[in-house]
Amino acid sequence: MNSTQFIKIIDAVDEGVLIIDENGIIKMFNEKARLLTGVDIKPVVPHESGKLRSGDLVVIVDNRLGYDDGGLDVAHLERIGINTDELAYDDAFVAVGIYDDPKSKGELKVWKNKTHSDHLIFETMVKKHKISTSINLKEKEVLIKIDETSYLMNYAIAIGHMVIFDLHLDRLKFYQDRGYSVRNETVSELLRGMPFRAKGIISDVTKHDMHQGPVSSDVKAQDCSVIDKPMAHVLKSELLFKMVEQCQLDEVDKIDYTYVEINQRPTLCGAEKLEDSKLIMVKMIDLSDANELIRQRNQLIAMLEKTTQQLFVSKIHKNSVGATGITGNSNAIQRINFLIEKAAKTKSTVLITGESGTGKTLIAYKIHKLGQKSEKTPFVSVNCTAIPHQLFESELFGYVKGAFTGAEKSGKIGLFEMADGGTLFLDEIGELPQNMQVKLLQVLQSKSFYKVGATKPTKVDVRIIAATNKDLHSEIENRIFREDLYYRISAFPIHVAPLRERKADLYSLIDSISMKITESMEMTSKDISGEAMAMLLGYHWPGNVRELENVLELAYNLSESKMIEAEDIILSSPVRINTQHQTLKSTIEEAERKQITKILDETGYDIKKTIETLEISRSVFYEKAKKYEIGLKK
Ligand SMILES: Nc1ncnc2c1ncn2[C@@H]1O[C@H](COP(=O)(O)OP(=O)(O)OP(=O)(O)O)[C@@H](O)[C@H]1O
Repeated sequence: MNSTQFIKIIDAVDEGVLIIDENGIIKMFNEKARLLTGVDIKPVVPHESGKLRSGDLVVIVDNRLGYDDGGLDVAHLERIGINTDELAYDDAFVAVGIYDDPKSKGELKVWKNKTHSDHLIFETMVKKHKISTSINLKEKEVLIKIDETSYLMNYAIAIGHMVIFDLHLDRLKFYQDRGYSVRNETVSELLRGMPFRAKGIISDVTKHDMHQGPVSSDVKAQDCSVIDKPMAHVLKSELLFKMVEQCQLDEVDKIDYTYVEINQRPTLCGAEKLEDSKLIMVKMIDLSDANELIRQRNQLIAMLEKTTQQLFVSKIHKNSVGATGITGNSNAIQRINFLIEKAAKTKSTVLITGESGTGKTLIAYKIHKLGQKSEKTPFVSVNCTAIPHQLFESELFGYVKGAFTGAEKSGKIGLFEMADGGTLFLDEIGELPQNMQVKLLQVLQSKSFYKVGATKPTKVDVRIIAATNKDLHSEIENRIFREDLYYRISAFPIHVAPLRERKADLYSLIDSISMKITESMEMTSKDISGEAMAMLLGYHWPGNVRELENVLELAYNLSESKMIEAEDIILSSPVRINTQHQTLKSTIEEAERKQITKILDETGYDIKKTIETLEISRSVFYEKAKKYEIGLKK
């Protein structure tokens, strides 16, 4: 069998097949893999790199606004003279206009998302050029035709197709092609003035021809194969790279099918080492309808969680459904909601314990809110780490006039007095200095205190809620925290479990945090892709809910579509502790790691050259790369 016959057979296979060598270079990429990943290896019509300039003709055909178009917004269309409030997310539309030309008005045709036709057609003329467009919903094809040249794109779920025509030179400037979102060439990016890359290999002859007139797709086609290109230049998928790396490093011979998003497309991917060679074969199965299913699944789970939570809560505490507002339906959170309501009905001192960011402050506030007699009942919150030791007494208890030099003439009201009739929340109580621990104990016992410089006590009616992320028992053992004070403040203890122990809360937390983000940042809400959700569920959340809030806020800012993808989720990496006393071994290891990374950088991640430069064997190189967790791609 010759190689042409072999390629024909591989192309006929129903799975995407990709073969990669030990340097991460693509050696084979079959037809199905091309379709699955959106990487076009077919001949392309060439054009130069550039960006939109004023006076360019722009034609956009989009079957779903907001999807696969870089998060296109109606406001972006103003750049081509279209001002509209007719267009909404999910609508199909065609927009034609001249870029940054205040004199010309663009044209817009909108089909609302529940269109009854399979074929959406629009035609117009702009400066002697005939423009025809169509969206074939059945065949999932989008066509833009300018004069006699057609630009056709297929899609799985959504597409934002675009052609730019240079009206001054009367020639094609850019057309949308597969893999556009990976190349950052979505409609929204280009309308915002971002650059696009050249297509094809533009020879001098072609360059010359390009200035003569319009390009005909038949004559200017050139090969733009991905064979012999580094995998990382063509594909975008951390998970896939990791799978290949694992096989390359001989960690495993075979990885079973796993859910992997490649170039933002959902696939089931498996990898294996080809016998007696250094080649890795990757097989991919199309899951293009999965994102929609995942979106529906996420919505269903969130709905279900809300409903069961309401049923559960209303059964136990009939008149207070959702009154506490602490999100989550794990048993731990149900118990906390129950305790909050009980605590709100008493005057006992509450001690809330739990890691940082688990919601201790939120819980304290909710106890106060549910128990307050009127809207004006004060809630005074103080973080004990924020007050310098020497100021504690005057901050908590205040002082009388003339108490000390530099004091306010009229004296000062302390936090206890401010909280009179309401709640004083002492956050990080484990940080309270020892002398203040004694004074706090006295206040709790006598319900009165002496202001600095005062001879008479001040009486107060204050409910204390304290919180800490420290283990007060060991603080007591180490004589840092007073045992008698501990028993006084922990009359009503509430412990909040860390988020990693109640992952069931993630769905509802993501939901409520997303709502908070979209409201405060005036954005539209986004769905979470399956891979992104798997990342969130698999993470150990050292920073708890506060970290989740930060991760989601960043993801909203990074995401350019209606779906938050895995690459939008940036989880904080574990902090490396830098010990003062570095051993000789760790110093050598650190130097080795630095040198390998440096040479990899210098050789553009060419593994062969790196090994030669370092003068080590291949197996030692891979062993060290594995040991120091060095990624073998850019
Ligand atoms: N169960 C929850 N439902 C909704 N929001 C929550 C929940 N838990 C925590 N949060 C949110 O997470 C953030 C951190 O919570 P909070 O400040 O109450 O934590 P904390 O335990 O007091 O942290 P620290 O110990 O660092 O003071 C806040 O924005 C809070 O609203």
